[in-house]
Amino acid sequence: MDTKEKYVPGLAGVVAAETEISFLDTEQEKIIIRGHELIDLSQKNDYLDMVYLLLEGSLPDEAVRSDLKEKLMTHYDIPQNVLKVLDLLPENTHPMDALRTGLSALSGYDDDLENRSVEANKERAYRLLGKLPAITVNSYRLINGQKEAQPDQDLSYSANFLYMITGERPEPWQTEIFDRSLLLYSEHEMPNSTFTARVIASTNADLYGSLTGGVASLKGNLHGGANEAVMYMLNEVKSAAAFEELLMKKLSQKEKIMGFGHRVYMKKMDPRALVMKQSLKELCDKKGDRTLLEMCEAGEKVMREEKGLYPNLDYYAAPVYWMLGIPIGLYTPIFFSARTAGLSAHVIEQHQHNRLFRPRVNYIGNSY
Ligand SMILES: CC(=O)SCCNC(=O)CCNC(=O)[C@H](O)C(C)(C)COP(=O)(O)OP(=O)(O)OC[C@H]1O[C@@H](n2cnc3c(N)ncnc32)[C@H](O)[C@@H]1OP(=O)(O)O
Ligand SMILES: O=C([O-])CC(=O)C(=O)O
Repeated sequence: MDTKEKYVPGLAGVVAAETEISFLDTEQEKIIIRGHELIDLSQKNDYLDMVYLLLEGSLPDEAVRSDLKEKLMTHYDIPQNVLKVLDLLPENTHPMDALRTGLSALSGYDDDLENRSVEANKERAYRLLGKLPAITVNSYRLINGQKEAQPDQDLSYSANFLYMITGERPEPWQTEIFDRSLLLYSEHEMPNSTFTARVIASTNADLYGSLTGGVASLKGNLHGGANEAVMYMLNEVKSAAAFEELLMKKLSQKEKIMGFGHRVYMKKMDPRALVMKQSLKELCDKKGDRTLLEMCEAGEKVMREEKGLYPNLDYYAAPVYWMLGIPIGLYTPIFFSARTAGLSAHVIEQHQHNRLFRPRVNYIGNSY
């Protein structure tokens, strides 16, 4: 008798949760975040608005936005002992592994760790969002033998983050582009890292553990790790023609091209990538050099013609970060930092309406 249930590899198309947080509406080609369209938000709002929307369910007014900035600022510092832990890591540690370690080490500093109430989880998420720029930047700096970067309280959240990364106070247009990238990265329904965080949270595990699992998931190059992989690939050559040739060679060797394809948007461009492509144009025009844009466009054409595949957000976020002077090793940690807002909202929701994730298998082993 065949007792097997339908097995869906990679759980493609399987509904794993009911959520009020976000939805990829592929019919209307919209990314919905708590009833708002993400692309609209990226034109009218900033990353802190998005943080508030994700955690509180509505957009902040001017006064609330300013309170939020102040609140995050009070949490900018990270414990000296966490810095010591990061300093002990060997220099060949991947920045995502260092970030994972730093994030995980913070749990011991939470006096209210066992409190899973919505309010306690939100406060925890705000504390983490305050600390994320310092953890992200300093985990990278310490493994590279550099001195700890200090925050500048006079700057906006995103300007300070960029300042800590580059060591230079950014121009307003640079902050705007960086902030937009954080907003676009902040939430995206049920990617692997969000699923991971929710699976961990479903055991009643805390926010730190759930997010630490999220970092591990996001590091993989089929997910967030693709952004750094895109930049290494672009840096292999120097012209659009050479990039086309490189991609054709990789395709002939049956390699996957990083930054293309998506489980949900296989047959069209990720709408977030379009916004980042516009930012890349702006950056190239400011510099008076369109080479990187031309290379990316050449890559788009090859992938469309050869594979019918389109860019995802990582494909255009990578060259934007390059043009902003961000070290490649920080691309995926920045993605995680931005996604902490969305992941925290999901962990809070999971704790609120929890049922343990525990699926079954179809056994294909030795007979018994
Ligand atoms: C922000 C983000 O995390 S977005 C995702 C970032 N990841 C990447 O850019 C990595 C490159 N892309 C991929 O590996 C995939 O497109 C994924 C993982 C994103 C989606 O994967 P899935 O939905 O599982 O599709 P899957 O990997 O099965 O691909 C289906 C087919 O398209 C091909 N394909 C998919 N993406 C690519 C790619 N980037 N390059 C070349 N071929 C590809 C596969 O080889 C496969 O072909 P086949 O049917 O002939 O074997
Ligand atoms: O949705 C996904 O599977 C991956 C993705 O684009 C994201 O996490 O932003």
